[in-house]
Amino acid sequence: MKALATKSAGSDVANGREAALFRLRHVGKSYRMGEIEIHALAGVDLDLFGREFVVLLGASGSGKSTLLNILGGLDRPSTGTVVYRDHDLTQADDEGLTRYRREHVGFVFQFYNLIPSLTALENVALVTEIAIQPMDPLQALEMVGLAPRKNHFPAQLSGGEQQRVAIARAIAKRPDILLCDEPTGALDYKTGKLVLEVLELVNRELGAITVVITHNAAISAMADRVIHISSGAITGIERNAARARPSELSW
Ligand SMILES: Nc1ncnc2c1ncn2[C@@H]1O[C@H](COP(=O)(O)OP(=O)(O)OP(=O)(O)O)[C@@H](O)[C@H]1O
Repeated sequence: MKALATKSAGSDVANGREAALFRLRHVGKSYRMGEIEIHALAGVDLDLFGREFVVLLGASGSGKSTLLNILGGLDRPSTGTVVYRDHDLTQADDEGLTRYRREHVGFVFQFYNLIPSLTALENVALVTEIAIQPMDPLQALEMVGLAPRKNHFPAQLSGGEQQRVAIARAIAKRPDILLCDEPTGALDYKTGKLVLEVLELVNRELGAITVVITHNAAISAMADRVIHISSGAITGIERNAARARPSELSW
């Protein structure tokens, strides 16, 4: 992270509370399409704290993926700042952002994006080869309950199993933040719940901030905090008194 600009974190430990790991201030993202300017995000202020499980809830087109992509260093905001620890990601050059993603961010998408010609273990190992303090790839597969399938290719695994390999791949680098964009969107009810159980387990055991985008309001019950987003703005943040277990959810 050496190439990233640094910023003082001194003012952020408010009233003895834990300092936020991520601080987003006035984050906006606009796209120009000919004459029209689309405001995907408009003035988002958000802090994310270590170990928390956050559900990002909003209608289609509300800006959820845009926010996730900015948090993950896949995209840059048009305005505002994103500070990770004491690094201002908005000041980072491309190389700095690549290193940030590689070393600190795990991504899980709706479609698993596994490499078809590699086994489950090889898909995970691909990431651990370039990480700083990775897990043993087999340990990552064990966490998601798929060690017995380590030599299977993606085509030999069900959708839910492929998603669990994708989660193993995302966590094997021991990320500070795990960003999940509709991770159960392509799965049936039972398999989707199993994947949520795996996400809950890795959040609890590894402590990575876990952000899950969903359209499914029932999933909010398993979060520490639920962030509602509408038309590119945060319209409300709720804190659950207790996290529901994924097995208790129904939709
Ligand atoms: N690359 C882009 N170019 C132009 N407009 C974009 C681009 N990416 C996103 N948008 C627009 O920004 C807005 C927010 O999109 P975003 O994908 O963040 O929403 P979302 O809440 O994730 O939606 P969904 O749930 O359908 O995935 C939408 O109006 C979308 O069309």
